[in-house]
Amino acid sequence: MGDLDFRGRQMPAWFPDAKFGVFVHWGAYSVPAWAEPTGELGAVDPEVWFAHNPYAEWYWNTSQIEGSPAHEHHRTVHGGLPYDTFLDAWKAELFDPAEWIDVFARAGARYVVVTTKHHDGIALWDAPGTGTRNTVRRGPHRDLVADLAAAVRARGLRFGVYYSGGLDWHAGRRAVIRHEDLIDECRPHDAAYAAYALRQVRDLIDRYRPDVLWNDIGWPDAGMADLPDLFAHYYATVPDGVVNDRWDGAHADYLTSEYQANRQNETAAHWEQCRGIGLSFGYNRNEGPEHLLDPAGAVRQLVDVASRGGNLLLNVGPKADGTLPGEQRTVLEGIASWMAGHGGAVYATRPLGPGAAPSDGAPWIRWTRDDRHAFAFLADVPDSARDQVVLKTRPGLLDPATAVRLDDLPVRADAVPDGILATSVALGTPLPTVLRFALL
Ligand SMILES: C[C@@H]1N[C@H](CNC(=O)Cc2c[nH]c3ccccc23)[C@@H](O)[C@H](O)[C@@H]1O
Repeated sequence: MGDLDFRGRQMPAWFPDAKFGVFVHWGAYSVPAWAEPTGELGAVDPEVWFAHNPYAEWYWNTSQIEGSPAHEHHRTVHGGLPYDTFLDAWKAELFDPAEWIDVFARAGARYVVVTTKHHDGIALWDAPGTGTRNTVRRGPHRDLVADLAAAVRARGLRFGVYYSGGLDWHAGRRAVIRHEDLIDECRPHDAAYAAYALRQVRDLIDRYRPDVLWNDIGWPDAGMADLPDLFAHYYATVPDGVVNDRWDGAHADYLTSEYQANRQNETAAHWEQCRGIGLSFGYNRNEGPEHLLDPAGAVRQLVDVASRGGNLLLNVGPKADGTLPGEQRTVLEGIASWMAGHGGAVYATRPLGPGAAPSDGAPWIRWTRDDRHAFAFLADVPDSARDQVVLKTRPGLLDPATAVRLDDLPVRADAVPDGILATSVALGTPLPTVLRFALL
């Protein structure tokens, strides 16, 4: 029994310093790769959500809802075949983990969290109790968790595991039709499932020593008493590991939000927002450019989250063949080129706090700080402003005379009654321009 008073533990600095992680949702659901791009979680009527679920990784559930387009799709395109047919059809024949992680690392991700068992119950390693229902014995015939852990660590990034503790459709419950089903009706809460899930998470800890333990949906009622020991074992095995908040309240090193859901969690001392590059976590062949963040949108999402003290966990949904969808890769390459010149204003920074006002309008403005500088991020300055922006700051916060643009273009900054008037070229781009000031 390890040290049980982990509740007061100090947050390891690597996590808040990291700011940016890449989430990977890859599974049998990546074979059909089919969902309706309905909208963002939190912006879609919950009554509509489950039958028109934009999460392609929910294919098993959505395709069982009579009358749903996914049900029709599964009948007409896949002949209503059993879901596990997709596991055997999943070959990952072009999978090159080092190539993925090179793209993620260049984009500036400092950690990578991968699905090890999603709601469909199929494990991406030879998980105890899964028999042949895993990617070592069927489909890819590879330990994908081990392959990804090795590639992530070879690039010096931190490796995290996603585990669906609260939902396992193989544990024999009916499809989730409405949100309240997620509380009890459709979740396995029995002792047998609790022992099964506990054994698998312990196996993940012992074999892969993950830096992040990212559970989802919650934990079975019959297994709640197991969690203090599990967390103590985790921290004894990975002393600077971090645990998320989706364990039905048992413990959390940090809180999470997802698209527009659980945004109230973004006021915590430590938090992480997760979302896809598009509207889904699993690859959805029905998503077009209109459903995806563009590079500037992804960069501004990251800067907004970092400016408020959080991390962004941005998801990539690989194809069943193991390639990254081109349109998602393009967004990551766009983030990479911006982060190459501006990452220093994001990593290991903290919110600048009161005295410097962000702005959501035009111009779009966000602030971060390190121990000696304030960083102003400016985007979408309207033409009418002729490349001038008033940065509302309280007197004495920073020194206008020290203004520098991180891309080395010239900038003038003069103190004006309500802050600083910054004058420079090309401030109107959607990708943020970054000005650095010495803090007084
Ligand atoms: C990272 C994503 N997590 C999803 C589960 N999300 C949640 O339970 C988050 C959540 C918070 N409030 C909600 C209200 C309705 C539905 C989900 C949520 C999963 O269902 C997705 O498939 C994916 O793995």
